[in-house]
Amino acid sequence: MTIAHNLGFPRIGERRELKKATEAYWKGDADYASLAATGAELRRSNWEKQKKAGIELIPSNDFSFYDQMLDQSCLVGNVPERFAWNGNNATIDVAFDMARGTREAIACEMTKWFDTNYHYLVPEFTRQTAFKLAGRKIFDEFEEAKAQGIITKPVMVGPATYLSLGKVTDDSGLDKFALADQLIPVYVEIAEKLAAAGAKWLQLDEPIFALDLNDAQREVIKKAYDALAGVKGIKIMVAHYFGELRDNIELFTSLPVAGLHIDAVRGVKEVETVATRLGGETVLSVGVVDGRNIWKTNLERAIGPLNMVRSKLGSDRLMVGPSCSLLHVPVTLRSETKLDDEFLNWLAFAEEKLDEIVFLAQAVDGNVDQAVLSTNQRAMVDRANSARIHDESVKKRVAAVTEDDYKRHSAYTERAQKQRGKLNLPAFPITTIGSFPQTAEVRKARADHKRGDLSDAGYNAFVEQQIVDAVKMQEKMGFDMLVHGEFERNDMVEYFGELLAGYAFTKFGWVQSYGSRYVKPPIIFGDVSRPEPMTVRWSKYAQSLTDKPMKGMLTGPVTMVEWAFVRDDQPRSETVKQVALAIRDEVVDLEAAGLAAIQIDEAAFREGLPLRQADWKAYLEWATASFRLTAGGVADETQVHTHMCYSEFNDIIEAIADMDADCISIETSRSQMELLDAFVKFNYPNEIGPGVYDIHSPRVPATQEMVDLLRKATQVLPPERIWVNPDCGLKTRGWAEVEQALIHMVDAARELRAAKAICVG
Ligand SMILES: Nc1nc2c(c(=O)[nH]1)N[C@@H](CNc1ccc(C(=O)N[C@@H](CCC(=O)N[C@@H](CCC(=O)N[C@@H](CCC(=O)O)C(=O)O)C(=O)O)C(=O)O)cc1)CN2
Ligand code: MET
Ligand SMILES: [Zn+2]
Repeated sequence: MTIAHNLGFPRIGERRELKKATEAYWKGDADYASLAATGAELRRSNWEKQKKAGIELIPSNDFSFYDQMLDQSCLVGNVPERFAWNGNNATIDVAFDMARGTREAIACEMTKWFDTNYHYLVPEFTRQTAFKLAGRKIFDEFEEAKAQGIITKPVMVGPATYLSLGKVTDDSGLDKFALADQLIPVYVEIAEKLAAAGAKWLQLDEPIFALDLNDAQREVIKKAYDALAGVKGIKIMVAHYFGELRDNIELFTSLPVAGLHIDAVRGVKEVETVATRLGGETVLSVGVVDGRNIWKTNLERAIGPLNMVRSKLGSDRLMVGPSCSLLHVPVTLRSETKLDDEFLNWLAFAEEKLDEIVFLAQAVDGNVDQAVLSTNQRAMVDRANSARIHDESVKKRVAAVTEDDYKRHSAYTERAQKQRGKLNLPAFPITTIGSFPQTAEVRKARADHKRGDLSDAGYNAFVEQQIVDAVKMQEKMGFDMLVHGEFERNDMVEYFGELLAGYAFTKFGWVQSYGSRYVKPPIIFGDVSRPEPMTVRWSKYAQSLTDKPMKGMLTGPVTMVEWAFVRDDQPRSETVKQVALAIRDEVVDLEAAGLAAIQIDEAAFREGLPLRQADWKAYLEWATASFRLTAGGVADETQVHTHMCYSEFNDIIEAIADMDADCISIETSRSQMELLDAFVKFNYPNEIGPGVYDIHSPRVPATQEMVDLLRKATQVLPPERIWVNPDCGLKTRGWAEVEQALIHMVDAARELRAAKAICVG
């Protein structure tokens, strides 16, 4: 019998119960018992949903109060020294300290999980690192499910992925892969304990199979699974997802384990090769239901590869699953009462995907539910032919784009001169990245407005008052280029998604981004255009309040697409081009409304980079082109900014230069300006605002720290091209810290100006 299998289920709850519980616990409004009870209820309900749907192999330990990588660090006792852990049981409080930092210890770094908008906490390794079994969560949750009558399949991040995604934080020159010899025995111990507890399967996630692997990584993989395969009484499944296996296919299929999972959405071409290569008794879990998108599976098409695998391996060696954990899609469509039936009929969230998996597992064994199949076929046809998807005027406009549309009139040096004349900025101009704190008051006003308890006029007046206050504050502090504060936006992507044609938005379609921070990715279902201006009224109003230049604030095309659920019926590059034209309209309108500077955020530019180097060039070409298309419609005098808030520019620095923004602000404070290396090495030609204030922490940096950072920057970059700004927007922070930190930032800029004046004088 083919098994209906799942890799992971969203942990946040249908109504963001997890967010509410964790934030209440952090604030001290709820005790541990209450937090634990919410966690237990979420797990119970998730297991029950899966069982009811007919999933036969149900995961456990896919739940987390914060992040699964962080949980893994706790499980193997890898808690950095600065957290003063007692060395016994790494509890949830230890995990929260690592995630959020304490008064004494800065938080662990957070970074993107492969090419998703999910962030994990980066494991830290030093000469002192010693692993040991230190967590109980995976065992407790297994017992919990058992008490509920379900023998689950515990899931954890595999040892090779764990080591690969961590980083060495001391200067010992340690080879992190050499830690495998210490780490693998802990994994073996965990597997043995789970076997003793009665677990039949253990899933180890190794998405690094989607990357270019080096020899050290291959060695770790071999060693780890040789050891783990030897554990008696439990079957090991290695799960690969997020891409094709390519040159890793041989290593993957030769692992001596009982089961393998493959991503049969992104890796559909490889299913046959994998199945052909599998020897002996190995079970293959075929992930045909897309865990990264929200479209209904084309069931008829999905049966094809399943039948093929069945014919090769037999149904006893076949499982059907999602391509990856369902963590990356919203929980359920049942709550989406606002969406119309036609559109609803195209979608499947996590719960609905469970039904698809079960249908397919039965279908491949010959039990085809004809009614389900024909409803599904009709949905596919309806969507493909829907008038809502196709907009001839958009298609025509895209086809008519010319080479010139991708270009500013003049080169940067000429533009810079004109902009200097117009903007008249001092040395080391001071600005921010866009958003100011999204206070409870701001969120409440928006919620009241949405609910209809606050009129349009009332809401607009409220937002205007926020802008007035923000402008006054920036003027008082001495900023040189102001922002309006983004108070009207729920999110930098969702806000635009609500205003663009071709995008739809959900009411409860939340997906975890990191910890208790979630996003509601809009859904791009059709050709995209901009029916009317989206930000002009707010930016124009803000500019009317001050003589200082106001920076218009937009989200760029790559980020608009990367952080949305995107249509799967045309290439991503085509969708991005449509979005670029829509945002270009807004850029042009902002200029016409008197905005002398416009920032186009491309926060997801790096994350959109394909996982395999061989695919980079093609991506970087269309991604940079889309930015130039967005920005290409304005005069030389209009200053175009962009912003990217992550590290690792080395790989893409030339592409960033190709974007030809007049100024780019980047995240650099945590890495002590290390990131600038790339800009220096490549001789980045335009202006740069290296972030001097780490906005991811509530900590207020001292003036001197920021002076030091700026001095570092002046040592490697021409001072006349340096801006002073924070790492990113300030929406997640509170006003008290922000005001303090910004005062320090302005003082720091002034100190540098004074030093420069002395030099020049
Ligand atoms: N899309 C996206 N991805 C991103 C980022 C980003 O800014 N956007 N930044 C990076 C880091 N990731 C982040 C992800 C989320 C948040 C964030 O702040 N999320 C908010 C939700 C933002 C939002 O949509 N807010 C809505 C809904 C707010 C809300 O919860 N309202 C209350 C009602 C409030 C009341 O009645 O008083 C409710 O519905 O219960 C709004 O402001 O309108 C959160 O989880 O708290 C920050 C950073 C990378 N990826
Ligand atoms: C995640 S990048 C954020 C950029 C946006 N303009 C902001 O300041 O919030
Ligand atoms: Zn940012």
